[in-house]
Amino acid sequence: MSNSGTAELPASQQSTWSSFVKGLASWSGDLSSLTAPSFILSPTSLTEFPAYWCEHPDEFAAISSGKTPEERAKLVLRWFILTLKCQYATRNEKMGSEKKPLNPILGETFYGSWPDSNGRGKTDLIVEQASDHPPITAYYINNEKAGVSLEGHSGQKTSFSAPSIVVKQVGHAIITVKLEDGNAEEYLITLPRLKIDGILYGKPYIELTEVSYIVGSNGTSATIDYKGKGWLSGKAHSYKATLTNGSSTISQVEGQWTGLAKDSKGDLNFDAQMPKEEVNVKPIEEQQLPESRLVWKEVAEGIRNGNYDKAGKAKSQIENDQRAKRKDEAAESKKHELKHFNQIASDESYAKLIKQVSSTLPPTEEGYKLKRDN
Ligand SMILES: CC(C)CCC[C@@H](C)[C@H]1CC[C@H]2[C@@H]3CC=C4C[C@@H](O)CC[C@]4(C)[C@H]3CC[C@]12C
Repeated sequence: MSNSGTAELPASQQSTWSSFVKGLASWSGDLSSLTAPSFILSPTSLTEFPAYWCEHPDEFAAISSGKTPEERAKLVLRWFILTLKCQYATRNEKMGSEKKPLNPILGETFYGSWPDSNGRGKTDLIVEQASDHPPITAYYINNEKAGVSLEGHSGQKTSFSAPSIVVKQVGHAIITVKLEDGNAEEYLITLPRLKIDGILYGKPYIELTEVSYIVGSNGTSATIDYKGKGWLSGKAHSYKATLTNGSSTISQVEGQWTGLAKDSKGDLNFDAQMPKEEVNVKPIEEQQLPESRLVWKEVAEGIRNGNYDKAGKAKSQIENDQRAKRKDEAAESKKHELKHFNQIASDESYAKLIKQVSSTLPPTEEGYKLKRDN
């Protein structure tokens, strides 16, 4: 590739980026093991990413206010679509492009919360890196007062298919909604496939492709069809979502997950540009290892200040420590114990719910099954 493709980058970065892109074409396997140019590194670890599920805590809490299964399914769909911009467009807004996050160490934790305002209840977030090879991040978000919680885990399988990086998400999330009558509803959320576009230009950004599902134990299911530069509009980040209750269509929402959503029946109209609330995290001074921001403090400082030498040294130190730990554990035939989650043999909620959509789709490939410690 010639440097002309990288015109959006400063001259000093163009040739570095070009050789990185050339390398991508011949690389196969885990993206985390790929050495990326320092200017594309993010100071944030992947253990912080589950917070994106709840940057609209009002919407999350509101799910339990729905009076009927259909109303609640609509609220879940609305909340889910609003999470997409947070999950997949935040880094571009903050840092100008998608960046390569820090690869969490085994057992790394991230804790956060959103305050109780307007009586919605406090929302708590617990994240733990459940595996490092392959990288799997487990999370639990709970609003006790509203009776709404989300539990899930997330991993990625990546490949390069010129000119994009293709990211298949492994894992799923399940929302549990406590109902007034004492029963509970569950909604299985499958994760969309990602394409990282803009690589050639040095301005990576995420586009979503194919479909994802939200399957309710109450018989509702939503199919979200991601079209990239979509149908009529030709606008990026387009999708169309169809919600049914098994026999008939309840809602059909169309729009851009970064902007307006329009429902043909008129009751699911909203704007993903609405203000969001970032997670509250206690100051680093009060954190203890292996809390994420403390683990990565030096590395993040190096990246933020452009001191890549400092960042690189600090990162190597962490990686060496990790290797030594794993070696010691192996020597003592001990396995690393997770703090908040357990590996389980079968995930019954997942197995039951995925069947409702699996006649058209093979169950999501699951390498890992986790359950929160009670
Ligand atoms: C930018 C280029 C050069 C490097 C690519 C880095 C890769 C590893 C990054 C870029 C975008 C990232 C994804 C961005 C958003 C999410 C949503 C979150 O809920 C789970 C992690 C996940 C799915 C990230 C996984 C890692 C990811 C795929």
